[in-house]
Amino acid sequence: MYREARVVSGSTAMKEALRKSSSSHKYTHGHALILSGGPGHTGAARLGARGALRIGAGLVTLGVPPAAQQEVASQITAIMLKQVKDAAALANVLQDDRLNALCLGPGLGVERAKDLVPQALSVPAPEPGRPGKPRDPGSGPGLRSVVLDADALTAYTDNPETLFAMLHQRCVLTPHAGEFARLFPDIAEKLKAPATKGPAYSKVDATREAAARAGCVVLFKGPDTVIAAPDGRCSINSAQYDRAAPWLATAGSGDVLAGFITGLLARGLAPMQAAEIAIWLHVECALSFGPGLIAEDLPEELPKVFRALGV
Ligand SMILES: NC(=O)C1=CN([C@@H]2O[C@H](COP(=O)(O)OP(=O)(O)OC[C@H]3O[C@@H](n4cnc5c(N)ncnc54)[C@H](O)[C@@H]3O)[C@@H](O)[C@H]2O)[C@@H](O)CC1
Ligand SMILES: Nc1ncnc2c1ncn2[C@@H]1O[C@H](COP(=O)(O)OP(=O)(O)O)[C@@H](O)[C@H]1O
Repeated sequence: MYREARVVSGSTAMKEALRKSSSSHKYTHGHALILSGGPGHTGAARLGARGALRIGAGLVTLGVPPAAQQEVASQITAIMLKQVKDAAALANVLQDDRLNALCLGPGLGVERAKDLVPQALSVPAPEPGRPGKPRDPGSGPGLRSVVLDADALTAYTDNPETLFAMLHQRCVLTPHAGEFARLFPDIAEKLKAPATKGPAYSKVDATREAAARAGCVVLFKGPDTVIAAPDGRCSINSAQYDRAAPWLATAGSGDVLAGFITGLLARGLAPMQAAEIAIWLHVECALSFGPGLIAEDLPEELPKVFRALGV
């Protein structure tokens, strides 16, 4: 079991993970599918899709219900679009095993989330000789990476165990404090309780316990974001003191973060590394843009942040 929690920081390893080789093509960098909600509720998924594309996924497709197709089509260009009416339609779209990273939750709606999440988490039959091996982008069937955020978490408020039973090693949950308390009410209570004896139960303890219970990476958002894996690995990304980024407290910034993680998963990064790099870049984008930041600005700031990092 790991004991220390690392502090996430920009590093050579991060730069290397983000760099693209000149001999690659778009499918080398994976294909992300971001599921959208219905008409009037497509903004959050579009924010996530823009984040996934800017962070380097080779292709990004929005999966929209037919009624929202026109609304979404009129707002996108490099991002592609596919109709995903319901779980059966999603199963059909997922026949394309090049779609290697999915994002569900931003603006999805709780009822649509209940329908789509089980299908998104269904594990394709393993190739002979490769049982359960996570796939590299474009390298045939394997576990798909799945980011669950917002409504995909809230959908399981009454039965979190049902969700935990479906999660696997390529999943990442990205709750804010409200969503965390819906999925892990007992852990949230412990975190809230005053320390009466000994050291206080911290956000690091809480996130570790949540990741162990969920069986996948949990990224617990806030001014200090904690990322933990089921094996106890844990890191902290601070947006306080010299990295204070209060302008991140703006509608849709979490949706962009979900897209950043999905894009890095599509590129083949491991869930823990994808979550750590995404949250670090998220704060860097906010710091680089400065006051006046809104969610749309975050993906558009990435090229500048990449240049500063030397990617
Ligand atoms: N531009 C867009 O299209 C946006 C769409 N959004 C989507 O709108 C849907 C609903 O979002 P809501 O904001 O209503 O749902 P939330 O679950 O974020 O908020 C519902 C309630 O949860 C609590 N809560 C929220 N954030 C908290 C925090 N950090 N700590 C503690 N408690 C907290 C508050 O009591 C709040 O009233 C989601 O699908 C979301 O993705 C939002 O992300 C905002 C932007
Ligand atoms: N005061 C703050 N300082 C730094 N980061 C913050 C602050 N408040 C929120 N954030 C970050 O902004 C994002 C907000 O996400 P979320 O609560 O899901 O909002 P939304 O659903 O509107 O996208 C998270 O990444 C969180 O870590």
